[in-house]
Amino acid sequence: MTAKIIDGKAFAENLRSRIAGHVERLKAEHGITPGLAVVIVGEDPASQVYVSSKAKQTAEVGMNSYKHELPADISEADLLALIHRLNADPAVHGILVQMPVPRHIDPNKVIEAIDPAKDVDCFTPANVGKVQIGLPGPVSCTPLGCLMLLRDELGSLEGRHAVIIGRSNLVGKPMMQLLLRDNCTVTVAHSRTRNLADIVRQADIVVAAVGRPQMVKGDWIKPGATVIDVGINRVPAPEKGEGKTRLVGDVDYAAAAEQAAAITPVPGGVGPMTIACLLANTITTASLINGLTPPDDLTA
Ligand SMILES: NC(=O)C1=CN([C@@H]2O[C@H](COP(=O)(O)OP(=O)(O)OC[C@H]3O[C@@H](n4cnc5c(N)ncnc54)[C@H](OP(=O)(O)O)[C@@H]3O)[C@@H](O)[C@H]2O)C=CC1
Ligand SMILES: Nc1nc(=O)c2c([nH]1)NC[C@@H]1CN(c3ccc(C(=O)N[C@@H](CCC(=O)O)C(=O)O)cc3)C=[N+]21
Repeated sequence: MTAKIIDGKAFAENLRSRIAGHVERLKAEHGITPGLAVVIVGEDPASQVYVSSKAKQTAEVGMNSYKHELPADISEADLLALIHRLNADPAVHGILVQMPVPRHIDPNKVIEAIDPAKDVDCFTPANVGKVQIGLPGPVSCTPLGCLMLLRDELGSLEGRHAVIIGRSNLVGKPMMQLLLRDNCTVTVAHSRTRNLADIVRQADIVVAAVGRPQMVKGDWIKPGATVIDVGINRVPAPEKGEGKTRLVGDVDYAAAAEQAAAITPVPGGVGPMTIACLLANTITTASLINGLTPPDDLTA
């Protein structure tokens, strides 16, 4: 079997055009222009690229984009003070602080400072809890993007065995909650899991979120499974020239595509969905802040 390639880039474009429609409606019917503030501390080049593409896409869907670039040596107190100003600013409906932050800043303090009503990453305890019990609010961007791709590919997820590899607060754990809500039987594997290959072989759905290049082998994939590769790993690519690199996922894509029914590529799979879901969450928070029901096509 050669797998269908799940085109996350195209799906994200379509999602953004629906988001643009919701922005139009919020402006026309309610006089609200959703605004997203992105805060970046320091000059990590990968983060810079990522933050610029967020800002560009935010503007393209008609939202206001506020970018705060702070020096790497900014004090924790000054960063928290900026977050408090953004919490109080009525033009800002979403606040994202690009992670990781420099070592002298405690990420937990940063997360706790963000008003949950504006927490478009879904990092705050209040929003993590809402996802768990199924209340409306923002949903972790990467897991939401994966869920949208899976529903589009498979229709109902009910009764399917999903194996998630990775248990981070950012990806693995919220993915577990969302798949459970969609009535999957969920297994969460991690670095202490024994017989990982045998567990993955039982999966109808594999979500790989580890951060280890091409760790998931082709012969771990049950024929006909759906594979979602969250990993983004930059590896040397001498074939492109000296010192060049390329992006690969956590799955050995070529071999897995021989087994799977459908698979996401890297790049062009989950990554673009993450950014589109950030914009979707900004519509959700802008709606809830203004006492409106968020559109149900943008959430879990
Ligand atoms: N596409 C996108 O939009 C995004 C992509 N990413 C990418 O996804 C990947 C995962 O990110 P993130 O969740 O933040 O990573 P973390 O490093 O926070 O978590 C990695 C998880 O993988 C587990 N793990 C590590 N080694 C193994 C192993 N040998 N076998 C099984 N499990 C293992 C860890 O287990 P343990 O808990 O036991 O340590 C941990 O739970 C990265 O490549 C990251 O770049 C992340 C966010 C967004
Ligand atoms: N507060 C916070 N929220 C995040 O959501 C967050 C974060 N911090 N820190 C970093 C990680 C990583 N992440 C990515 C999102 C999109 C792509 C993406 O669009 N990738 C493209 C390729 C981009 C390229 O070519 O480099 C793709 O997969 O096609 C990548 C990585 C969000 N993160």
